[in-house]
Amino acid sequence: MDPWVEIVLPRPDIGGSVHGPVNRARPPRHRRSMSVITVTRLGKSFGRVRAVDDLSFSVEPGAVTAFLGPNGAGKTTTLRMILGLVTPTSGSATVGGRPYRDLTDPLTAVGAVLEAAAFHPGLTARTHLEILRTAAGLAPERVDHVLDQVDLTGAADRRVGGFSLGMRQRLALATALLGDPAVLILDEPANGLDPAGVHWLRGFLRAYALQGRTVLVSTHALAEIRQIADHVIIISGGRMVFTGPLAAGSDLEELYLEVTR
Ligand SMILES: Nc1ncnc2c1ncn2[C@@H]1O[C@H](COP(=O)(O)OP(=O)(O)OP(=O)(O)O)[C@@H](O)[C@H]1O
Repeated sequence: MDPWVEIVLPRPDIGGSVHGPVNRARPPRHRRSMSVITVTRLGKSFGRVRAVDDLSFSVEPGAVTAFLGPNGAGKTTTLRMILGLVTPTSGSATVGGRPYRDLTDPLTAVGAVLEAAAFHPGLTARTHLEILRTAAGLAPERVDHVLDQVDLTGAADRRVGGFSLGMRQRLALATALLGDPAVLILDEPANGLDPAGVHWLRGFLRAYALQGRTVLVSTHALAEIRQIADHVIIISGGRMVFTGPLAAGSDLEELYLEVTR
């Protein structure tokens, strides 16, 4: 069966179990061995604030991993360290065995959507993507492809300055997808999306993981992520408080409240 068909169909296990038949599909082997995020004893201090404290985890391919924690827990700081945007005070973070900054082809290795994505307001969505595509030496058809993936084709030639929050979020996702990356790292990706957009995003991320790719999503939307996550990492005060698979029928909100109390 074409794996793409599977995403558009509702998962048989939505509404309780996260380990239904679709979830158990084995991703292609070549992807499984390549794309993995490893965080080892990672730490970051901003002056006297210990934002991330001796954090270790790994993110496996072929799954959606939810990265959760209260406000100020250190999620964004951790993601920024994985992406080489913040220098760790201690420890390391690698993607496919290498620090992000050492990746030879970062755009095809990792796509990321971080909070407050900034775009030049005078550029159209298409021009924004075209500039990045050209710089990265990607195939010309990638721009139309990602615009179509995020349902922005109709607004492609409008200036980004006039975009709504949800449209900006879609453009941020299109930007992340430009290199058809093996790893997706997303910080609150549903921000500003309308209900149809959130529904689409769930299916999209599920399908991405089913292709054997790695999906790491930081979010506060527990009910949403509960429907698609295979694995959960919860941090609090910069430290790991829970990591493990989501058991069938388990209550994520209850677990979250218990471990972050
Ligand atoms: N550039 C910075 N300078 C100083 N302190 C910072 C900086 N970035 C983050 N912090 C602090 O580090 C801690 C962790 O912040 P971080 O943004 O990583 O948390 P978070 O889990 O993403 O929170 P939220 O869910 O609210 O987005 C907070 O106390 C925050 O104030």
